[in-house]
Amino acid sequence: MGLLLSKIWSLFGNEEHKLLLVGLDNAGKTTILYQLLLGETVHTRPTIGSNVEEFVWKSLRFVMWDLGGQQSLRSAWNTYFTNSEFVIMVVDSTDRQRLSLCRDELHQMLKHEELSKACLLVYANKQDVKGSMTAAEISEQLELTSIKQHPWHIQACCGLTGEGLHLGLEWIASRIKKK
Ligand SMILES: Nc1nc2c(ncn2[C@@H]2O[C@H](COP(=O)(O)OP(=O)(O)OP(=O)(O)O)[C@@H](O)[C@H]2O)c(=O)[nH]1
Ligand SMILES: [Mg+2]
Repeated sequence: MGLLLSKIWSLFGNEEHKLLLVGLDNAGKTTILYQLLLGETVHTRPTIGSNVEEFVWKSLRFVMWDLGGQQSLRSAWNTYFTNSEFVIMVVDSTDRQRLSLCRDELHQMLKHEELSKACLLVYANKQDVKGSMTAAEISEQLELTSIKQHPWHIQACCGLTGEGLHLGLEWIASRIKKK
């Protein structure tokens, strides 16, 4: 019945799009999730497990999963991959030391069979902090140009104010329209 209903929804162009928010701990994933959902900054704690929220944006229905980024939790990310259309990697643009770790986690993850059709959006978060890395710098360090199997885009943003977040969603919407 659930499958039938989702098929009917998709006929009306109303299907749900599954988005996965990943990234190292402290990157700002939960802040971004609730900024998108509520339009305000919430006080967060490190996520143990995941948060999931549904929201409609420009007639698109999104289900956004926010996964805990601590090292011990990253091995469980793959249990969320099924049917994910978009991977959103959130990067703390102030965290130069862990950018190579971020790159390794990203490339490792994209090898996964269940993500073979997923698109990648990178949020270069915390742009409000003076001296933070630019999106171009992060793109280079993450070796995004070497990613050929997945359409990707990088967007500078600030989870605290919401600046740039909707531009990222615009890119997601443009990819959905191309399908
Ligand atoms: N300056 C600044 N701080 C931010 C921004 N986004 C998030 N933060 C802060 O970064 C810290 C971590 O944010 P969270 O959203 O909890 O990070 P997370 O990625 O969900 O972390 P885990 O759940 O442990 O994986 C919090 O203190 C946020 O207020 C931003 O754009 N600018
Ligand atoms: Mg979190």
